[in-house]
Amino acid sequence: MSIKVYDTTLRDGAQAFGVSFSLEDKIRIAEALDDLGVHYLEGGWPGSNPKDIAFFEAVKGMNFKNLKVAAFSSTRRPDVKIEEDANIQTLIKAETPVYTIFGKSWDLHVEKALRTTLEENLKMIYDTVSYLKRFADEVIYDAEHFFDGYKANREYALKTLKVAEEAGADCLVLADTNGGTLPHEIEEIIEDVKKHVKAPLGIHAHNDSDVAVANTLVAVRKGAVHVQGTINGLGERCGNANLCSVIPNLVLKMGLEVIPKENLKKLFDVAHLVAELSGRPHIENMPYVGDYAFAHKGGVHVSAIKRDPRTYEHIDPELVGNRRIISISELSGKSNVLEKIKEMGFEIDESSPKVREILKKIKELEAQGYHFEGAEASFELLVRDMLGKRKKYFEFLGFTVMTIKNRDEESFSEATVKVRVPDEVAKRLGHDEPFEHTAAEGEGPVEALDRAVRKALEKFYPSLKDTKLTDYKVRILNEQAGTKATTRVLIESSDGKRRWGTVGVSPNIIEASWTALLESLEYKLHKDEEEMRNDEEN
Ligand SMILES: CC(=O)SCCNC(=O)CCNC(=O)[C@H](O)C(C)(C)COP(=O)(O)OP(=O)(O)OC[C@H]1O[C@@H](n2cnc3c(N)ncnc32)[C@H](O)[C@@H]1OP(=O)(O)O
Ligand SMILES: CC(=O)C(=O)O
Repeated sequence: MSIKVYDTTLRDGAQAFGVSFSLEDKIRIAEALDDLGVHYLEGGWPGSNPKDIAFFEAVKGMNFKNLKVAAFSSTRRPDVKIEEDANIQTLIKAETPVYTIFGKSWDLHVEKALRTTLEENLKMIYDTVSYLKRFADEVIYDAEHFFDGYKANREYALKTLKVAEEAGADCLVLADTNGGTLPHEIEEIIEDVKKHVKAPLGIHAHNDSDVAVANTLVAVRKGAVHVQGTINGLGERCGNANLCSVIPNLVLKMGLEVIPKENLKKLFDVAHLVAELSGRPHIENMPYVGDYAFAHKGGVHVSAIKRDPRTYEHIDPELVGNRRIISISELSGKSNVLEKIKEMGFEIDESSPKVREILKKIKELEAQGYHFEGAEASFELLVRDMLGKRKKYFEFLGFTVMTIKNRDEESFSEATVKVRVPDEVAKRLGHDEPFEHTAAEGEGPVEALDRAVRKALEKFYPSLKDTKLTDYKVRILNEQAGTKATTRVLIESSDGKRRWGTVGVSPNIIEASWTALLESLEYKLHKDEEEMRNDEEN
């Protein structure tokens, strides 16, 4: 059985709180969805705003490989001739091959929201679908609140579908608009609907009861051949059915013909693109496409995964373009350590006592407040240390830092730093002394220290100029100790090519930050040398 995917990220997804796609964003998302193999793209509601009109203008000249563009609207207004309905006339100007119309199924909505009669609503549905059939290849009818309408007045809800079918709708999409329906109700209601209409059925589920994906899948099991949803489940209130789950479930679990199986590999990137453009952080534990959807932390899990990934993975992450992550923490076993050492490119015998020693050290440090997830660079330095592979690029001799505040002026900080590098490094660069003693200012003490230490070390290691501190997080670990509490500082750095995290722990926030800063720079120097060696070898 073949299932058509109808994406409404650009219309219903844009109804998510805080989301506003630009025209350029919409076009980029359309291209990505076309590449993914989605069949329909609902680009917006032309009667709503000029940006949506501009989108339909912009895509007129575009040749999509897979998707058909759909423009969305309501049925005509009550007691208005269709030729005089502004919304419908604007819709026609979009000149899309598909029009999607939502109409009322629930008597409550007809009477309270539309403030018209049940009879007039049926005429609105009939007039709109039959009229639009003259202008488009396909007219899709979205039966808004169908399940609530069915529960309130079954006869009437079914009648609205029959009218849309008689008017020529190519697909009748049953919408769980308020997202309050449960999977068993969807099944029972669709079973009944099939006895009354012959047109292909679709499903449009909202996630207010956290079952939008489940509702979509049961609808397909009951015969729906058209599934609507959004990337990352974006949408008003709690969102829509998440196509990043719906699609792989249909393809990989239910074995249905949906999009080509090899295209699933693009799903991870599409999900990240939409997250980026929507300005909403990508949810890390989102099924299939979350960064941590295949992240293994518990030692028992990692041990088993190494023996056979099927033990703790429901699918091969690469099928959806994702990847496996093994983390390091106090919950690790030797398998996590071995796996990470391998990832770092070090050779180690599986039975080496070093593995247990490293594991013990991690557990001790995490008990003191260290946290190596997110600080993989600090973990690598620890491993290097214990394997005798940590190079001493510099030696820290001392620092001072003070914060100055005069009257009403903004405060600022000053730091001085003393470092020493190996003699041969200084000589190679033509410096008489292997020492450097520098000072710098910053808005706060950590910025002043960061600037001062960089200034000191850049003299000997110019590549450090590329390194930037991109994130700085502080966590107080034992608040009850008041101002003596232990502080954990996590720093994220980047050199434009890579990102890495380091951690420092101390009752003194400056010292914790200092440790994390120094490790960040040291890690960068290790990576630069490794890269140079690889380049020479290749
Ligand atoms: C379930 C869904 O997701 S439906 C899509 C919801 N999305 C949106 O609303 C986003 C885009 N909306 C908009 O830009 C605006 O609401 C517009 C342009 C559509 C309408 O704006 P306005 O004319 O100012 O009306 P307003 O938004 O206050 O009220 C909605 C109107 O639509 C009417 N309406 C609602 N559903 C339907 C329908 N299926 N058929 C016809 N009219 C409808 C309401 O009766 C109301 O009209 P009235 O005030 O004349 O009675
Ligand atoms: C059509 C639509 O968006 C809904 O009923 O939720």
